[in-house]
Amino acid sequence: MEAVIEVHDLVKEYIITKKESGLRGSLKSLLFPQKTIVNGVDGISFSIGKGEIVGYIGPNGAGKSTTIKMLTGILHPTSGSIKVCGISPQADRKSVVRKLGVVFGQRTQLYWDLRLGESFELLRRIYQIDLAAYEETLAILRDVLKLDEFMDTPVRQLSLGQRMRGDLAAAMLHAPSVLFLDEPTIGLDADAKHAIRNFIKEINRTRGVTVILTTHDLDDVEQLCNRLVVVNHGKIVEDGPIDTIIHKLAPYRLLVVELKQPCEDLVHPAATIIKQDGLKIWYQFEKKRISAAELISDLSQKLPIQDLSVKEPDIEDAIREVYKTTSAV
Ligand SMILES: Nc1ncnc2c1ncn2[C@@H]1O[C@H](COP(=O)(O)OP(=O)(O)OP(=O)(O)O)[C@@H](O)[C@H]1O
Repeated sequence: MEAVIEVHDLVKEYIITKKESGLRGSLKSLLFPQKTIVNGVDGISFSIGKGEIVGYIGPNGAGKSTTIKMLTGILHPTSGSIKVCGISPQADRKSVVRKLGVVFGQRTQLYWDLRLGESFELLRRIYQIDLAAYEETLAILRDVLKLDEFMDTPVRQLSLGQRMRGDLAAAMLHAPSVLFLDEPTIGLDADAKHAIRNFIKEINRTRGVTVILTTHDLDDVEQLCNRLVVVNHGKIVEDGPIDTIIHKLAPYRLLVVELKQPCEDLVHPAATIIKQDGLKIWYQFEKKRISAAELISDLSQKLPIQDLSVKEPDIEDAIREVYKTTSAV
């Protein structure tokens, strides 16, 4: 498979000055600064092929943003090498930026005071995108992301889901071959998440866009990624097919059931009751053994159920739990 991203032994050290508290401490820090080194990324190597959708995941402070910033040329590595579409982002950031689309879930590259369509037009001019190519791409994006109903709405008036659809379109206007997505579904409702995930699958299938995604949402990972790269303390701790890694990190789900009245026989052969509080029961089950739908159907045949909910494990907690022993450097 043709490699689109190649990273070899990448290291990023941050040098931070220790600050002491109080006036005396501040003065001491000023006169005799004590520097310490934090390894944001600590010797990472991977290769990503054309058309892969890779989840780049890890707990807070694992080194995800630092890696993405180096891949996009925002940060310079302390050592190691990076090639994006055969180009070094540090040596030729301009060329790399043309190959990349970047979306940060918490930020926007749209212009608050402009209508969405005007924002796109401005980006076209900034990135000097050929008009015919821009119009062709925009027509596809309008259709797939269903942008028409709010193309004339000022960006500041868009809902979070609409804005995210706008941001994804903005990142794709120059037809990049690689898309970096940082928490693309954060804070969105189920419909908006569905629309965004469909879009990612669609551009990957039809345009062969390579996608690198950071997320804490297990559903994003399960529905989108073929491969997971898991980082912790600046190092890669897993790199492989999604099924294997998810099963290792997060094998269990929880079904929380609330009964209308007390019942004798609560047991199910494929689930374990891990907690009970009055009429509320917590069933832990392995997704590989039984699906949530099957478990719900079985239980509702014998129990008077008032309410229920399925709880997905938080992927970052799962990583932290599994790699508790990996020491920070
Ligand atoms: N500008 C900086 N100066 C000093 N240390 C930094 C800086 N940026 C990041 N770090 C440190 O580098 C490590 C990796 O941080 P990074 O932001 O890459 O993690 P992350 O996996 O993206 O975390 P999050 O999920 O919270 O965004 C952390 O220990 C962090 O404190």
